[in-house]
Amino acid sequence: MTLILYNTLSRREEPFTPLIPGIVSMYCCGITVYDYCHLGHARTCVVWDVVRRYLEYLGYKVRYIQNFTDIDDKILNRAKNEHTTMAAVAERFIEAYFEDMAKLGVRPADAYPRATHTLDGIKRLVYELEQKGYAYPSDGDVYYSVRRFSDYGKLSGRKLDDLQAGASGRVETDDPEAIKKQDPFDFALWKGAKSGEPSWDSPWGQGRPGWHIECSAMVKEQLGETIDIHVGGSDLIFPHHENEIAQSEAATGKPLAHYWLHNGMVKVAGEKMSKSLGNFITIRELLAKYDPLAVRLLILGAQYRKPIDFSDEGLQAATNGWHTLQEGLSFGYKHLPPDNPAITDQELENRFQEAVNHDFNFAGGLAVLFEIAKELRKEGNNLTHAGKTDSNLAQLAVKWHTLVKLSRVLGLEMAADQGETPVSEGISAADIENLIQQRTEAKKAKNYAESDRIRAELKAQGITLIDQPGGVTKWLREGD
Ligand SMILES: Nc1ncnc2c1ncn2[C@@H]1O[C@H](COP(=O)(O)OP(=O)(O)OP(=O)(O)O)[C@@H](O)[C@H]1O
Ligand SMILES: [Zn+2]
Repeated sequence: MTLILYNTLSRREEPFTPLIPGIVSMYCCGITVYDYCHLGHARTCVVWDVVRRYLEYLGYKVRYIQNFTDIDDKILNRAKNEHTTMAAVAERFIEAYFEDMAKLGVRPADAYPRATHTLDGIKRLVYELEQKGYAYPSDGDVYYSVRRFSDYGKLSGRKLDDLQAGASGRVETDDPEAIKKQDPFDFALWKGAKSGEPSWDSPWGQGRPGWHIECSAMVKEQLGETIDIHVGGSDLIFPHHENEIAQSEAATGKPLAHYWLHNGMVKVAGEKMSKSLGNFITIRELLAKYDPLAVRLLILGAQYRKPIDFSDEGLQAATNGWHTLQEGLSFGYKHLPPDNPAITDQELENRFQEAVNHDFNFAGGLAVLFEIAKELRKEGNNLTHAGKTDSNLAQLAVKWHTLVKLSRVLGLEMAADQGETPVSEGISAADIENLIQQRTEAKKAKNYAESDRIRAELKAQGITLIDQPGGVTKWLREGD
């Protein structure tokens, strides 16, 4: 069975072949941290979390990187309004991100690079582009010259000349950057410092990086010049991903990514759910009303490239679906001896794979899970009310193990306490202290990717770290 993916770059379905057999490098454009995450962000994070889990289920070793954009006008504005710093706002919402995603069962990435931790790489890349003639300084800023890159538009299918016609070929006079650009479609790689705003030293003077360049620098630093899969929401195809390609490929002369995959938007009344538009529901608000796994099911029930229209009815239907799965998942905990052998049904797994292998058709995979869950629910009722089942218990045990295994692939694990099995104590205090020690050392070595990863790893296990003055880190276990 071959995994087939729809590649935005080629606009068609292609068999998936990684650069190095058995290994997949994957980069996801993450959150601009100036507010709580909403259901749209949840969709992006859950979809790519499940793609990563599925690739691992197929036997690939996946290195998965997701960034935090922690330098941005929107973060600065919030900091100004709250009389605090950009770093403090970013830190607060990064923390909130980890809390929300842990609740949704999103596994932590292997590293979370941030713009503020990648400045050397960003400056090197801007310098390289300038040396190669793709970038020019202008009054403290540095711009990318899109017309120098002949492949510009290859991802989005937009042609500069059509764009130009759309913009009447005129320079917009209300854009203060416009007069600094040689061409209206050039974009900023580096922006000169404005007074009162955070800035960094550079060959072009004090300033800060533009948005697109950070991802090009992070991909290169974390995964190399060419990666297997670059993902993000479809709203990023143009200009963000188009610009990433222009920057990276002009610098290296190599393809940035072989497969470009994009998830559809969560919409509200036909419009993108968006922080900027204010039409959003935060993950926190949602989880006050709905089970996190119902939210996951809502997301996985739709083809990942299609839009989802947000509605309470949709979430209610997903909640009902989750209850059905839950009943199937509880069968083994209620009715099977704890030591029953973990054998799965290859034929059912094959059907699951056949569905999902076609461009991550998770809804098709879920249909197999529901079929098993409904049978187990029926047989559970038979056992409770008549003391016997229609089919033999050993066969049901195999189906149950299959359901548990495939649910895990989709991140739809049921907490053990919902299945009436002993509740696990979780990670030990000694292991937590050990990880805190490793994190302190990583921070000392300025390896922030590693220290963020350890924080996320602990968060996923319900442990919150509290950094105190003097380099002391305390911890709290959820529910204590
Ligand atoms: N409504 C949505 N549906 C699906 N994915 C989304 C949605 N909004 C943002 N994303 C995705 O979430 C990730 C992080 O987005 P980012 O923080 O840049 O949000 P944003 O688009 O700036 O926020 P907003 O538009 O809400 O102000 C990106 O991959 C983006 O494509
Ligand atoms: Zn990006």
